[in-house]
Order: sequence, then structure tokens, then C-alpha cells
Amino acid sequence: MAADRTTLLILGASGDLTSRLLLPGIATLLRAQPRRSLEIVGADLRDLGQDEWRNRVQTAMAAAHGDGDAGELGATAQHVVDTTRYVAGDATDPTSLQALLESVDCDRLVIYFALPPHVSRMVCEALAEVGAPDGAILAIEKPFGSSLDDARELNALVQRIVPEDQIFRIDHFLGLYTVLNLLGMRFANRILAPLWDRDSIAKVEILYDETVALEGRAGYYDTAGALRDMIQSHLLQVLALVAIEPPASIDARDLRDAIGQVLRAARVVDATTDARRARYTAGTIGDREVPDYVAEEGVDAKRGTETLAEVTVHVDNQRWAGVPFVLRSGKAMGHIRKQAVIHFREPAHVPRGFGGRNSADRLVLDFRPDSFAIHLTTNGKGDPFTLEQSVLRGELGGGQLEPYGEVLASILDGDPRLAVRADAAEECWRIVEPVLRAWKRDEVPLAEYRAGGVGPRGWRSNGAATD
Ligand SMILES: NC(=O)C1=CN([C@@H]2O[C@H](COP(=O)(O)OP(=O)(O)OC[C@H]3O[C@@H](n4cnc5c(N)ncnc54)[C@H](OP(=O)(O)O)[C@@H]3O)[C@@H](O)[C@H]2O)C=CC1
Ligand SMILES: O=C1O[C@H](COP(=O)(O)O)[C@@H](O)[C@H](O)[C@H]1O
Repeated sequence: MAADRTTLLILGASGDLTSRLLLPGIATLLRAQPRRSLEIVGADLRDLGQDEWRNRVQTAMAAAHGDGDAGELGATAQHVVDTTRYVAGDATDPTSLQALLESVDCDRLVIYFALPPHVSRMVCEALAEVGAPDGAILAIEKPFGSSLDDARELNALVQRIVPEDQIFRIDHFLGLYTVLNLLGMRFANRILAPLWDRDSIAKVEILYDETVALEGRAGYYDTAGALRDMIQSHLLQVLALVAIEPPASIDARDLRDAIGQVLRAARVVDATTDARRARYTAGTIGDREVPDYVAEEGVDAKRGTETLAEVTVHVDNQRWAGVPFVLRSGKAMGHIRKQAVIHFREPAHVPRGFGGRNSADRLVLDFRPDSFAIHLTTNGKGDPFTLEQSVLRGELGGGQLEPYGEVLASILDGDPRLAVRADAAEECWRIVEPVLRAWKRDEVPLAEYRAGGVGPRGWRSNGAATD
């Protein structure tokens, strides 16, 4: 474990990501690995002031300890809180950026782009002009770029600033335990591996319905929408791990080669019929009143931003030909549903004389909390000739680290295994581009759903949460 003095310079430090996920994730890392030496410098347009920033860091890090009590922070995390500082300024401006970089004195600098993608690109242009400090690591949040062309240009730009091994394209779903557990579950036992193909699997669903709504993020989200925000990045990465061929090892090269290969085989067959979009209207989630999406501050209704997207992807290879992968993610839904569901085919023949078989077997992998459930047809309890489904549940060993703790640990250790390689970032754009084009041309209607509901009427993926 490196004990070099590392400075994490967070650009976009007053945004949602920094407080809600990044800082709490770092707190879990420092709790588990207190010998790390880290200084955090926050930078953003808004002039928060040192006290407000330090309070934010303290509150966010304490939140990771579950009790909100800052007194519980370990010595390393407390040191990070005590030494952190904040700089207000525009990181897209070369002069301000240079001054910001010169104010940092450390052995190693990680520049974390917690910024909307178009702003990240402008900062990279400024960085190309002023130059990055020797050995600096660029950690760039998803979505990487705003389109396929943009991602290609951004790849070329960042590779001019630092070598590829100093570029970490972040996708924190690759730090989710359930997602990492897919590798062990698929490749380290003899039970599932032989069933993992088109002969046994009829359909795969990767679902990420959230109860959170816009949460003041219009500046980023209203130009992104659910497809770019969740499907283009996170859910395609999960698809890749569900679908990859067995790699020889799980080192960065083998794993990322396998991910690249499967993404290259993936496509949306018909962008007008295989993808749907919708936007929430006012409603209630628990005891929370949620306004109409278009009434939220900073939203421009004319952009037609979707808050729920569903896309069916096919993987054109021997293993998966004909198997639909349905990816869906929505905001302001009535219930959290964050899972991958593997639907198995019907058996070729069920002996005559059995009754009651009415649903196919399935494996449900729940993200957060990490668990799995196998819904397996078995003999009925009261009557052995009337079949029913038994549910076998298991906990998947959750780690000590939150996903952003995992991601940051891999950055600090220089291990790119949990980062997205340049080609994969581009492939993900290539897969969704036909859908983005069809939506831009208004070839697919923008449906509506009530905040707190299950989704627009008639969408098959609305189904009750499977557990
Ligand atoms: N929030 C989340 O749950 C997650 C977000 N992400 C990714 O993180 C990125 C940021 O998202 P999020 O935090 O939600 O968005 P926010 O809009 O909450 O935060 C972005 C921040 O960047 C600031 N900013 C804009 N322009 C500049 C600039 N020129 N110089 C310095 N700071 C600037 C914004 O300031 P101002 O508000 O004043 O414009 C704002 O504080 C996105 O790429 C998103 O995909 C990834 C995983 C989870
Ligand atoms: O990247 C993002 O992810 C979050 C969901 O991740 P989680 O770890 O908070 O479950 C999503 O809410 C956000 O819109 C998106 O930008």
C-alpha cells in the first residue's frame, strides 16, 4: 500500500457526487487502510469558503460511518478533514487552472474530474495548454464525453496530456461488490458456468430504478438524461461482465480485453422499437412530494430530457445470439429496484403428471445490499406433484469499502482494473448512438410517468420488483 503523500484535487467539489458518494467512499477507504497518506483539495466555481468546505467534508465522511457522528472518524480521516482546503475558481480557465495546480505540493497528484462531461473536456483543453504536473493521474467521471465523436476526441486529448496508464475513466459500478462478484459467481464454480449461454438463458434484465429524483443536479442531468447518465456507462459495464467470455486471469489486461470484445459485439437492433423513454410528472414518494421534472430549477422542458430509459441490446456472438439484454434505469420511481435478473429457459420437457409450473427459473443479483436469490422450480410442499418455486437466498460478501473507496484505492495503487479502457468508453457510445439519434429526431415518443409510480403504462419492464 502506497504511503506517498498524495493530493486528491477534486474539480466540481461542491457538486452532488463529491458529497454523496466520493467523500463517503474515501472515508471507508481510510477506515480500512489508515496508513494511506492523503490530502484533499476541493475546487469549484462557487466560493464555498474554507469553513463550509471543511464542514461538508466532515459531514460527508462521517455519513460513511452510518451514525453521522464526526467524532467517530478515525485518525487518518480526521487528519484529512483538518488539512483539507478549498479553492474557488474556474478550472476551464488556463490561468486559474495553472494557479490551482501550482498551489499543490505533493509526491503525487490525482486530478479528479467530478464535473459534467462538457466541462471536463474544457478543463482537459486548458490542461493541455498549461501542462499537467509530472506523474499526475487524471480520474475522469462518466459519461466519458457526450457522444462517440466527442469521446474519441477526448481520448486523443487526454492521451496527449498524460500516458494512458495515468488515465482512469471512472465507472463506480465496477467497484460495486455485486458487480465484481459476477466474476466469481460465473467463473469460479461448476454450477452456473455450463448454463451461462443462449441454450439455457432466455433473457437478461439489468435494472436500476431509483427513488431519488433530480436532487438539484439540473446543471449536469438535464443535458444528460437517463440514457447517457446510467445506460451508456454503468449498465453497459454490468452487461459486459454478465456477458464476457471467461478470461484467463482477472488482471487488468485480460479483463479489459474481454470487456472490449463483448462490447464490440453488442448493438441495438432497431433504435425506434428497442428503446423507450419517459419523464416523471409530479407525485409522492413515501412522504416526499416530488414536483414535475420540468418544474425543477434549471430544467429546460424544450430539451426533452428523459428520466427513465429502457434499451434492449443484443450481443451478436455464439454465446448470446438471440438473447435480449434489457437495460433500464429511472429516477423518482416508487420503489428501488437495482438488480440483474437472469431468466432461464423452460426445461426441454417436464414429465407429464406434474402441475403448477407457471414461472421460469431465474437468478436475481441484487446491487446494494449485495445478495442473490435463485428461484428454482421444485416439488410442492403440500403436494409433490404440484410444482412450485423455492427461493434460495445468499448474501454476497459485501466489502469494507463503498464503491468509490474501491475505485480510489485502485487509482492510488495504479491498478486500472476497475477503470474503463479508452476503447470500451467509445464502444458504449457506439452502442447507444442510434438510440440518441432516433430520440433527437423525435422518432420515439417521450412518455410520462408519475413520480412514485412504477413507470409508464404498458412498459413490460415495470414488473413488480423481483427478489
Ligand atoms: N451525483 C451522482 O450520483 C454521480 C455523479 N457522477 C458523475 O459526476 C459528474 C458530476 O455530477 P454531479 O456531481 O452529480 O453534478 P453537479 O451538477 O451536482 O456538480 C457538478 C459541479 O461542477 C461544477 N462546475 C461546473 N463548471 C465548473 C468549472 N468550470 N470549474 C469548476 N467547477 C465547475 C458545478 O458548479 P455549479 O453548480 O456552480 O455549476 C457543480 O458544483 C457527472 O459526470 C456525473 O455523471 C458519477 C456517479 C454518481
Ligand atoms: O452515476 C450515477 O450513479 C448514481 C447511482 O449510483 P448509486 O451508487 O448512488 O446507486 C445515479 O443516481 C446518478 O444519477 C448517476 O450520475
